Amino acid sequence: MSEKEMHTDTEEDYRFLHSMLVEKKLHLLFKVRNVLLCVHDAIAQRDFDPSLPPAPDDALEEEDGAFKIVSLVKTKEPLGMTIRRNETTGAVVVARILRGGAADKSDLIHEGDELKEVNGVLLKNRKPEEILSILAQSPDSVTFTIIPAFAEESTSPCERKVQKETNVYPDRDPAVPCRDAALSFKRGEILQIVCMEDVNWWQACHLKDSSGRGGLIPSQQLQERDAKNRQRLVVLAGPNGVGLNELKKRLLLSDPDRFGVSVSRKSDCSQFHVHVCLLFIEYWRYKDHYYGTSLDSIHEVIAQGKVCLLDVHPSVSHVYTCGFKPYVVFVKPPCIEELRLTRRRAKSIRDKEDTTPTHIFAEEDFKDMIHMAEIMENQHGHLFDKVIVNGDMAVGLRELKADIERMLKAEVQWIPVVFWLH
Ligand SMILES: Nc1ncnc2c1ncn2[C@@H]1O[C@H](COP(=O)(O)OP(=O)(O)OP(=O)(O)O)[C@@H](O)[C@H]1O
Repeated sequence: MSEKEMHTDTEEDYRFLHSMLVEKKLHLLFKVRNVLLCVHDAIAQRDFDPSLPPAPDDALEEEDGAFKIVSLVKTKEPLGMTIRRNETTGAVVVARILRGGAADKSDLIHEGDELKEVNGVLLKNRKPEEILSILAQSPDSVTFTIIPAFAEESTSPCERKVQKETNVYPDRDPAVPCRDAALSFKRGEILQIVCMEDVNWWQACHLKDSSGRGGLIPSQQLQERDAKNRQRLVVLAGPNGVGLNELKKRLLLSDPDRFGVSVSRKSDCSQFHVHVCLLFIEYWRYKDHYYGTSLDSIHEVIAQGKVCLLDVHPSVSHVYTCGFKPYVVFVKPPCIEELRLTRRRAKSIRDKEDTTPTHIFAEEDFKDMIHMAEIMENQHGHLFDKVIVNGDMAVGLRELKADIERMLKAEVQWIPVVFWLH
């Protein structure tokens, strides 16, 4: 490039720069930029974290020893801890921290910590419901005054993936420490166990749940203990006329040493109402009398080492409320064509007092039976451990027997998911 050319280029550059610098638009741009920078600085100096209340300085007396104040901002997320009250001292203590919950994520509250105050309210001797209402009333944040438990080395969470052969509903278990903290799951669903520190209640989360929040599930040990109760009461449920009695009778005859049935009792209305909920697993009224299956009669059968068979029409849920954990088999009618074929000679007993079978099934009865079965499945399907179709009686009975055998033999255990272990 020649010297002249260079000179010309420089002049052109100069003219270009000059015209740009005197251009009004550029000045405007600079002004806008300055405004933006000012706004940025103003925002940067402000604190957008949710403001937490100042720590109370008269919170605790010195005699309470070391304490700490923890404020957690309330979100839609559950707090994720359960509490219990020491019946001797009245102290309210953190019973467990649910993995992945707000308390766990904060890493400021730990199992065994004593909760002295919530939002300045002393908790000693308060009932859990009162504490829950204090927590619910606190607006944006909850401030705990805590006496920390003796700090233990935190162990890394034991993580296993497991699945279960039957549906499990810990929230219906009367022994669960906190119903809201329980985790229900269905047969075959894979769970990740995140904490096995408690002997009775482990913590697990659904594998597909990305929140990683743990819930309570019964431990292997608890399951085994429950199983002893559970295996001894088999409930056959189904719509009227489907064949529950027939199946029960045939099971009993097939192995009287193994199976037993509870005896129904009859009593008049006045006596019956007194203890109906406490003493009877189910009852029905006919004319002026009540009939029911007493809990005692079930215990008697179980005490003989037998499996107690019980049939219920059409509701099932009540059998869960009386301390038993029954194995529930839903007996379903086959399709209407098969009902017509198989029930040609069948008669049903409609009169509980007159047990002579008199009524031959009509078309309407079949339709009612199928309709009622659908309703039952919709309402109580989640409670059924097994569903069998009672079309051909021999086939239905065989299936039922095999299933009860399998259930009795089944070792109650969590099944580790193989791919996880490798
Ligand atoms: N699979 C079947 N094939 C043919 N007949 C059947 C079958 N299952 C049941 N039955 C007959 O149907 C009638 C009604 O059965 P069962 O009494 O056992 O019904 P249930 O479910 O106990 O209802 P309910 O309490 O109303 O009597 C009986 O005569 C029984 O023998």
